[in-house]
Amino acid sequence: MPLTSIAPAAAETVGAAFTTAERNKLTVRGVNFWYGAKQALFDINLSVAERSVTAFIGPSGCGKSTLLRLLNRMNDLVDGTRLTGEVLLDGADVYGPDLDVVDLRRRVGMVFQKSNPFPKTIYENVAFGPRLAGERNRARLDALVERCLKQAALWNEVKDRLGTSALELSGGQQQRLCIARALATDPQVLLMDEPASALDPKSTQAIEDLIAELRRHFTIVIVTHNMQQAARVSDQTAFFFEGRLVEAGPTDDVFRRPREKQTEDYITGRFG
Ligand SMILES: Nc1ncnc2c1ncn2[C@@H]1O[C@H](COP(=O)(O)OP(=O)(O)OP(=O)(O)O)[C@@H](O)[C@H]1O
Repeated sequence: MPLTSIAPAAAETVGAAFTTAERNKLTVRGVNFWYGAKQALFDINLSVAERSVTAFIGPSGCGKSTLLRLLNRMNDLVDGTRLTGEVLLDGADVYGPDLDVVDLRRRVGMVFQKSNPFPKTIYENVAFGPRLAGERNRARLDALVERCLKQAALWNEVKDRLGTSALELSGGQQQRLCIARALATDPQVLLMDEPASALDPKSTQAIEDLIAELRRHFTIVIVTHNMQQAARVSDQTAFFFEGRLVEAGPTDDVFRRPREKQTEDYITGRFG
C-alpha cells in the first residue's frame, strides 16, 4: 500500500510556514499490531506533519488508541503484544535498539481521556517531571511551572493557590493541569486520547482553544469520537475502521469530499 502522506492544510502551504509544516514529525510504515492472537492494526501507513494537529477518528474498537499509544511505546506496558513495521520520530526508529524509552516519552507526551493529576499540589504536579529529570534549582522550577501553566491557559486561575491540592480543581482545570504537566518535560509531540470527552461544553471549548494555540509549537495527535471536534481542531484527519486506515488527508477534504464510501457513511452518521 502506498504511504499515505497527510499534507498540511492549504492555509499552511504559504510563505514561511511551508517549510516547517511540510516536515514529517512522525511516520508510521507498514505497521501491524497484535494483542496476543488478536490483530488490532493492519498495515498502517501514515505521516504526520510537524506543528500540525492530526485527528484519529473511527468507530469504537477500530484501533485509534492502539495506534496513538504505539507512537510513544505506551503499549510496551501491555503483556503479550507484538508489532511489525516501523514508527519513526524525526526519521529515527522509535522501536530501534538504541532508543531510550524514557527520553522518547519525554519528547512525546501524553494526555488521557480521564484527567489523572497526582494527589499533590498544583505546583508539584507540574514540577514532577523536571524534578525526576534532576532539576533542583528552585528559581528555574518556579519559572518552568509558571511557563507551563501559562501555556496550558491555567495560570490566571491557579497562580494564587499553587500550594493547594490538584484534586481540588474542576475537571476541566485538572485536564489543563495534566497538559501543563505534559509540557513540563519539554516535549515536541503531544498525544491526546479523547482529552475533552469527560468535560462540559465550556471546558471542552477551553481545551479546543488550547489545542489551537499549542499547535504553533507542538505536533499534536488527538483521538476523538466527536467529529465536530475533529473538524474544528485538526489540520489532518485519519479515518480508521476495523484496524485499517481507510482514508487520511486534509481535514476539509476528508469531511467535505471523502474519497471512500466508508468514510462518507461514518461522517454522515450512517454507522458508528
Ligand atoms: N490491552 C488490550 N488487550 C487486548 N485487546 C485490546 C487491548 N486494548 C485494546 N484491545 C483491542 O484492540 C482493538 C482496538 O482497540 P482500541 O482501544 O485501540 O480502539 P479505539 O478505536 O481506540 O476504541 P475506542 O474508541 O472505543 O476507545 C479492540 O478490538 C480492543 O478490544
